[in-house]
Amino acid sequence: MAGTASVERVKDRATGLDKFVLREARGSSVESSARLDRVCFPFIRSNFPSILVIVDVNISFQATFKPPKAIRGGIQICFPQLGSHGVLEQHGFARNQFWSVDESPPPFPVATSNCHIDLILKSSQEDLKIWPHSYEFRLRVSLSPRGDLILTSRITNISSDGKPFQFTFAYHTYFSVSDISEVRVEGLETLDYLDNLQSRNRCTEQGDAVVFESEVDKVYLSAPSKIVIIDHEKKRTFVLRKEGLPDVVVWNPWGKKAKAMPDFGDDEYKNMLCVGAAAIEKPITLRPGEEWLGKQEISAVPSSYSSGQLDPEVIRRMHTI
Ligand SMILES: O=P(O)(O)OC[C@H]1O[C@@H](O)[C@H](O)[C@@H](O)[C@@H]1O
Repeated sequence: MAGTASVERVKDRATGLDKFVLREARGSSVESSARLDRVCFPFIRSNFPSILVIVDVNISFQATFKPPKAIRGGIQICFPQLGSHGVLEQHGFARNQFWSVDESPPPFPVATSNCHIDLILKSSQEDLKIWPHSYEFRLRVSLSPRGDLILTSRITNISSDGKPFQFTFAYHTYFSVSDISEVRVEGLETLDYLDNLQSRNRCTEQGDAVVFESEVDKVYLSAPSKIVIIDHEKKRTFVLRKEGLPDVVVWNPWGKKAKAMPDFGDDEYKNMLCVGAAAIEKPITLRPGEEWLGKQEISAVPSSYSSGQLDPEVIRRMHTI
Protein backbone atom coordinates (compact mmCIF):
# COMPACT_ATOMS: atom_id res chain seq x y z
CA MET A 1 0.00 0.00 0.00
CA ALA A 2 1.93 3.04 -1.23
CA GLY A 3 1.30 6.43 0.41
CA THR A 4 2.25 9.98 -0.43
CA ALA A 5 5.80 11.09 0.10
CA SER A 6 6.62 14.70 0.94
CA VAL A 7 9.61 16.86 1.77
CA GLU A 8 9.00 19.97 3.84
CA ARG A 9 11.42 22.79 4.70
CA VAL A 10 10.98 24.00 8.31
CA LYS A 11 12.93 25.98 10.93
CA ASP A 12 14.89 23.89 13.36
CA ARG A 13 14.16 25.02 16.93
CA ALA A 14 17.65 24.28 18.25
CA THR A 15 19.53 26.37 15.70
CA GLY A 16 16.98 28.54 13.90
CA LEU A 17 18.30 27.07 10.66
CA ASP A 18 16.38 25.24 8.02
CA LYS A 19 15.86 21.56 8.25
CA PHE A 20 13.98 19.19 6.02
CA VAL A 21 11.34 16.83 7.16
CA LEU A 22 10.91 13.88 4.88
CA ARG A 23 7.65 12.01 5.27
CA GLU A 24 6.61 8.69 3.87
CA ALA A 25 3.03 7.74 4.46
CA ARG A 26 1.93 4.14 4.52
CA GLY A 27 -1.17 3.95 6.63
CA SER A 28 0.54 6.18 9.18
CA SER A 29 3.82 7.99 8.76
CA VAL A 30 7.57 7.77 9.06
CA GLU A 31 9.56 10.96 9.39
CA SER A 32 13.20 11.83 9.02
CA SER A 33 14.90 15.17 9.17
CA ALA A 34 18.11 16.47 7.70
CA ARG A 35 19.74 19.68 8.83
CA LEU A 36 22.08 22.04 7.11
CA ASP A 37 24.21 23.14 10.01
CA ARG A 38 27.62 21.58 9.94
CA VAL A 39 26.44 18.05 10.07
CA CYS A 40 23.54 16.29 8.60
CA PHE A 41 21.80 14.38 11.26
CA PRO A 42 18.72 12.58 10.30
CA PHE A 43 16.45 10.55 12.47
CA ILE A 44 13.26 8.69 11.94
CA ARG A 45 10.10 8.59 13.92
CA SER A 46 7.83 5.80 12.93
CA ASN A 47 4.34 5.06 14.03
CA PHE A 48 3.45 2.24 11.75
CA PRO A 49 0.82 0.44 13.75
CA SER A 50 2.31 -2.93 12.94
CA ILE A 51 5.98 -2.16 13.29
CA LEU A 52 6.45 0.29 16.13
CA VAL A 53 10.16 0.62 15.79
CA ILE A 54 12.21 3.73 15.53
CA VAL A 55 15.49 4.30 13.79
CA ASP A 56 16.65 6.99 16.12
CA VAL A 57 20.08 8.39 16.50
CA ASN A 58 21.35 9.70 19.76
CA ILE A 59 22.07 13.39 20.30
CA SER A 60 23.71 14.33 23.57
CA PHE A 61 21.67 16.46 25.97
CA GLN A 62 24.79 18.55 26.33
CA ALA A 63 25.54 18.90 22.62
CA THR A 64 26.57 22.37 21.55
CA PHE A 65 25.14 23.73 18.33
CA LYS A 66 27.59 26.60 17.98
CA PRO A 67 30.49 26.38 15.54
CA PRO A 68 33.26 25.40 15.46
CA LYS A 69 32.54 22.37 17.66
CA ALA A 70 30.94 19.36 15.98
CA ILE A 71 27.50 18.44 17.26
CA ARG A 72 27.77 15.51 19.67
CA GLY A 73 25.51 12.93 18.11
CA GLY A 74 23.50 12.23 15.02
CA ILE A 75 25.24 10.95 11.95
CA GLN A 76 28.43 12.88 11.50
CA ILE A 77 29.86 13.00 8.02
CA CYS A 78 33.59 12.52 8.50
CA PHE A 79 35.51 13.72 5.45
CA PRO A 80 38.26 14.02 4.22
CA GLN A 81 39.90 12.45 7.26
CA LEU A 82 38.71 10.12 9.94
CA GLY A 83 40.23 10.42 13.40
CA SER A 84 43.35 12.39 14.09
CA HIS A 85 45.63 10.48 11.74
CA GLY A 86 46.46 13.18 9.24
CA VAL A 87 47.08 16.89 9.02
CA LEU A 88 43.45 17.95 9.45
CA GLU A 89 41.31 18.47 12.51
CA GLN A 90 39.81 15.34 14.12
CA HIS A 91 37.35 13.65 11.71
CA GLY A 92 37.95 16.26 8.99
CA PHE A 93 36.12 19.50 8.32
CA ALA A 94 32.91 18.32 6.62
CA ARG A 95 31.06 17.70 9.88
CA ASN A 96 31.60 21.32 10.83
CA GLN A 97 30.36 22.88 7.63
CA PHE A 98 27.10 24.40 6.49
CA TRP A 99 25.65 22.44 3.60
CA SER A 100 23.47 23.85 0.82
CA VAL A 101 20.50 22.36 -0.92
CA ASP A 102 21.51 20.82 -4.21
CA GLU A 103 18.73 21.91 -6.53
CA SER A 104 19.88 20.04 -9.61
CA PRO A 105 22.00 17.03 -8.72
CA PRO A 106 23.34 14.98 -11.63
CA PRO A 107 21.40 11.77 -12.29
CA PHE A 108 21.83 9.12 -9.65
CA PRO A 109 23.66 5.98 -10.78
CA VAL A 110 21.50 3.83 -8.47
CA ALA A 111 17.76 3.85 -7.85
CA THR A 112 16.74 5.72 -4.67
CA SER A 113 13.45 6.45 -2.91
CA ASN A 114 11.48 9.40 -4.28
CA CYS A 115 11.35 10.85 -0.73
CA HIS A 116 14.71 12.53 -0.44
CA ILE A 117 16.65 15.75 -0.05
CA ASP A 118 19.93 16.50 -1.82
CA LEU A 119 22.62 18.48 -0.02
CA ILE A 120 25.94 19.72 -1.33
CA LEU A 121 29.25 20.82 0.11
CA LYS A 122 32.00 22.41 -1.98
CA SER A 123 35.54 23.35 -1.06
CA SER A 124 35.64 26.83 0.46
CA GLN A 125 38.61 29.20 0.37
CA GLU A 126 39.24 28.30 4.03
CA ASP A 127 39.24 24.55 3.29
CA LEU A 128 41.62 25.02 0.37
CA LYS A 129 44.21 26.55 2.70
CA ILE A 130 44.36 23.38 4.78
CA TRP A 131 43.38 20.79 2.16
CA PRO A 132 44.28 22.11 -1.30
CA HIS A 133 41.90 19.98 -3.37
CA SER A 134 38.71 21.04 -5.12
CA TYR A 135 35.82 18.70 -4.58
CA GLU A 136 32.05 18.50 -4.74
CA PHE A 137 30.38 16.41 -2.08
CA ARG A 138 26.75 15.50 -2.79
CA LEU A 139 24.73 13.85 -0.06
CA ARG A 140 21.31 12.38 -0.68
CA VAL A 141 19.22 11.68 2.44
CA SER A 142 16.39 9.30 1.52
CA LEU A 143 13.58 7.71 3.39
CA SER A 144 12.13 4.50 2.03
CA PRO A 145 8.42 3.70 2.28
CA ARG A 146 9.17 1.18 5.03
CA GLY A 147 11.13 3.72 7.08
CA ASP A 148 14.72 2.88 6.20
CA LEU A 149 17.11 5.80 6.25
CA ILE A 150 19.54 5.85 3.34
CA LEU A 151 22.52 8.18 3.07
CA THR A 152 24.34 8.24 -0.24
CA SER A 153 27.49 10.30 -0.63
CA ARG A 154 29.01 11.13 -4.00
CA ILE A 155 32.36 12.88 -3.98
CA THR A 156 33.95 14.22 -7.16
CA ASN A 157 37.43 15.54 -7.77
CA ILE A 158 36.86 18.80 -9.67
CA SER A 159 40.48 20.00 -9.48
CA SER A 160 41.84 21.69 -12.56
CA ASP A 161 45.46 20.98 -11.59
CA GLY A 162 45.31 17.41 -12.95
CA LYS A 163 46.20 15.97 -9.53
CA PRO A 164 44.45 13.12 -7.74
CA PHE A 165 43.50 13.43 -4.05
CA GLN A 166 43.02 10.92 -1.27
CA PHE A 167 40.58 10.87 1.62
CA THR A 168 39.19 8.70 4.37
CA PHE A 169 35.52 8.75 5.27
CA ALA A 170 32.92 7.60 7.80
CA TYR A 171 29.26 7.94 8.65
CA HIS A 172 29.89 8.31 12.39
CA THR A 173 26.46 7.15 13.53
CA TYR A 174 25.35 7.58 17.14
CA PHE A 175 22.73 4.87 17.64
CA SER A 176 20.39 5.22 20.55
CA VAL A 177 20.37 2.10 22.75
CA SER A 178 18.60 1.28 25.99
CA ASP A 179 21.61 -0.13 27.84
CA ILE A 180 25.05 -0.52 26.27
CA SER A 181 25.82 -3.54 28.49
CA GLU A 182 22.94 -5.40 26.87
CA VAL A 183 23.86 -4.60 23.28
CA ARG A 184 25.38 -7.11 20.88
CA VAL A 185 26.81 -6.35 17.45
CA GLU A 186 26.91 -9.17 14.93
CA GLY A 187 28.81 -9.23 11.65
CA LEU A 188 32.17 -8.09 13.03
CA GLU A 189 33.20 -11.26 14.86
CA THR A 190 36.49 -12.85 13.72
CA LEU A 191 37.46 -9.71 11.78
CA ASP A 192 40.75 -7.86 12.08
CA TYR A 193 40.53 -4.40 13.60
CA LEU A 194 42.73 -1.42 14.37
CA ASP A 195 42.53 -0.58 18.06
CA ASN A 196 42.71 3.17 18.60
CA LEU A 197 43.19 2.54 22.32
CA GLN A 198 46.43 0.68 21.53
CA SER A 199 48.13 2.99 19.02
CA ARG A 200 46.14 1.46 16.15
CA ASN A 201 47.52 -2.02 16.75
CA ARG A 202 46.03 -4.60 14.44
CA CYS A 203 44.17 -7.30 16.39
CA THR A 204 41.61 -10.00 15.62
CA GLU A 205 38.14 -10.07 17.18
CA GLN A 206 37.37 -13.14 19.25
CA GLY A 207 33.99 -14.48 20.31
CA ASP A 208 30.72 -14.88 18.46
CA ALA A 209 29.61 -11.23 18.69
CA VAL A 210 30.89 -7.87 19.88
CA VAL A 211 29.65 -6.95 23.36
CA PHE A 212 30.49 -3.94 25.53
CA GLU A 213 31.89 -3.75 29.04
CA SER A 214 34.48 -0.96 28.77
CA GLU A 215 35.66 1.80 26.42
CA VAL A 216 35.79 0.73 22.76
CA ASP A 217 37.46 2.61 19.92
CA LYS A 218 38.03 0.31 16.95
CA VAL A 219 38.04 0.22 13.18
CA TYR A 220 36.97 -3.18 11.84
CA LEU A 221 38.55 -3.95 8.50
CA SER A 222 36.88 -5.36 5.39
CA ALA A 223 33.57 -5.92 7.17
CA PRO A 224 30.58 -7.59 5.50
CA SER A 225 27.97 -5.41 3.84
CA LYS A 226 25.44 -6.05 6.64
CA ILE A 227 25.95 -5.53 10.39
CA VAL A 228 23.27 -5.88 13.05
CA ILE A 229 23.08 -4.08 16.37
CA ILE A 230 20.82 -5.97 18.72
CA ASP A 231 19.32 -4.05 21.62
CA HIS A 232 18.02 -6.74 23.97
CA GLU A 233 16.24 -4.48 26.39
CA LYS A 234 14.34 -2.55 23.76
CA LYS A 235 13.77 -5.66 21.64
CA ARG A 236 14.96 -3.72 18.66
CA THR A 237 17.59 -4.52 16.06
CA PHE A 238 19.24 -1.98 13.82
CA VAL A 239 20.34 -3.36 10.49
CA LEU A 240 23.16 -1.40 8.87
CA ARG A 241 23.91 -2.03 5.22
CA LYS A 242 26.78 -0.44 3.36
CA GLU A 243 28.24 -0.07 -0.11
CA GLY A 244 31.59 1.33 -1.20
CA LEU A 245 32.69 1.48 2.44
CA PRO A 246 34.74 -1.57 3.46
CA ASP A 247 35.39 -0.71 7.12
CA VAL A 248 33.26 -0.10 10.23
CA VAL A 249 34.00 2.22 13.16
CA VAL A 250 32.78 1.24 16.61
CA TRP A 251 33.08 3.66 19.50
CA ASN A 252 31.79 4.09 23.02
CA PRO A 253 33.73 6.35 25.39
CA TRP A 254 32.52 4.61 28.59
CA GLY A 255 32.42 6.39 31.94
CA LYS A 256 35.85 7.94 32.45
CA LYS A 257 36.11 9.50 29.00
CA ALA A 258 32.46 10.56 29.08
CA LYS A 259 33.18 12.57 32.24
CA ALA A 260 36.02 14.34 30.47
CA MET A 261 33.86 15.34 27.48
CA PRO A 262 32.25 18.76 28.05
CA ASP A 263 29.47 18.19 25.52
CA PHE A 264 28.45 14.77 26.79
CA GLY A 265 26.67 13.76 30.00
CA ASP A 266 28.57 11.55 32.46
CA ASP A 267 26.11 8.67 32.01
CA GLU A 268 25.14 9.18 28.38
CA TYR A 269 27.57 6.51 27.24
CA LYS A 270 25.07 3.96 28.55
CA ASN A 271 22.51 4.92 25.93
CA MET A 272 24.57 5.30 22.79
CA LEU A 273 26.80 3.32 20.52
CA CYS A 274 28.62 4.60 17.47
CA VAL A 275 28.72 2.13 14.61
CA GLY A 276 29.31 3.47 11.14
CA ALA A 277 30.34 2.47 7.65
CA ALA A 278 33.77 3.82 6.75
CA ALA A 279 36.72 3.75 4.38
CA ILE A 280 39.85 4.07 6.47
CA GLU A 281 42.47 1.39 6.03
CA LYS A 282 42.77 2.03 2.29
CA PRO A 283 42.11 5.71 1.58
CA ILE A 284 40.01 6.44 -1.50
CA THR A 285 41.94 7.99 -4.40
CA LEU A 286 40.11 10.16 -6.92
CA ARG A 287 41.63 11.46 -10.11
CA PRO A 288 40.25 14.69 -11.62
CA GLY A 289 36.75 14.09 -12.96
CA GLU A 290 36.29 10.84 -11.02
CA GLU A 291 33.39 10.26 -8.64
CA TRP A 292 33.20 7.97 -5.60
CA LEU A 293 29.98 6.68 -4.10
CA GLY A 294 29.50 5.43 -0.52
CA LYS A 295 26.15 4.41 0.89
CA GLN A 296 24.83 3.56 4.35
CA GLU A 297 21.33 2.31 4.96
CA ILE A 298 19.82 1.79 8.40
CA SER A 299 16.62 0.02 9.32
CA ALA A 300 15.09 -0.89 12.63
CA VAL A 301 13.25 -4.15 13.14
CA PRO A 302 11.59 -5.60 16.22
CA SER A 303 13.75 -8.29 17.76
CA SER A 304 13.93 -10.83 20.45
CA TYR A 305 17.03 -12.79 21.14
CA SER A 306 17.47 -15.93 23.14
CA SER A 307 19.98 -18.77 23.27
CA GLY A 308 22.00 -17.23 20.48
CA GLN A 309 19.12 -17.38 18.03
CA LEU A 310 17.42 -14.43 16.41
CA ASP A 311 13.67 -14.46 16.28
CA PRO A 312 12.62 -16.02 12.92
CA GLU A 313 10.47 -12.95 12.25
CA VAL A 314 13.55 -10.73 12.59
CA ILE A 315 15.52 -12.95 10.25
CA ARG A 316 12.66 -12.82 7.74
CA ARG A 317 12.53 -9.00 7.95
CA MET A 318 16.31 -8.73 7.63
CA HIS A 319 16.23 -10.76 4.43
CA THR A 320 13.50 -8.69 2.90
CA ILE A 321 15.01 -5.29 3.79
O1 LIG B 1 34.99 13.71 20.01
P1 LIG B 1 34.95 13.44 18.54
O2 LIG B 1 35.93 14.24 17.77
O3 LIG B 1 33.57 13.58 17.96
O4 LIG B 1 35.34 11.92 18.34
C1 LIG B 1 34.72 10.90 19.02
C2 LIG B 1 35.52 9.61 18.89
O5 LIG B 1 35.41 9.17 17.54
C3 LIG B 1 36.09 7.94 17.29
O6 LIG B 1 35.88 7.55 15.97
C4 LIG B 1 37.56 8.15 17.54
O7 LIG B 1 38.30 6.99 17.21
C5 LIG B 1 37.74 8.51 19.00
O8 LIG B 1 39.10 8.63 19.31
C6 LIG B 1 36.99 9.77 19.30
O9 LIG B 1 37.08 10.07 20.68
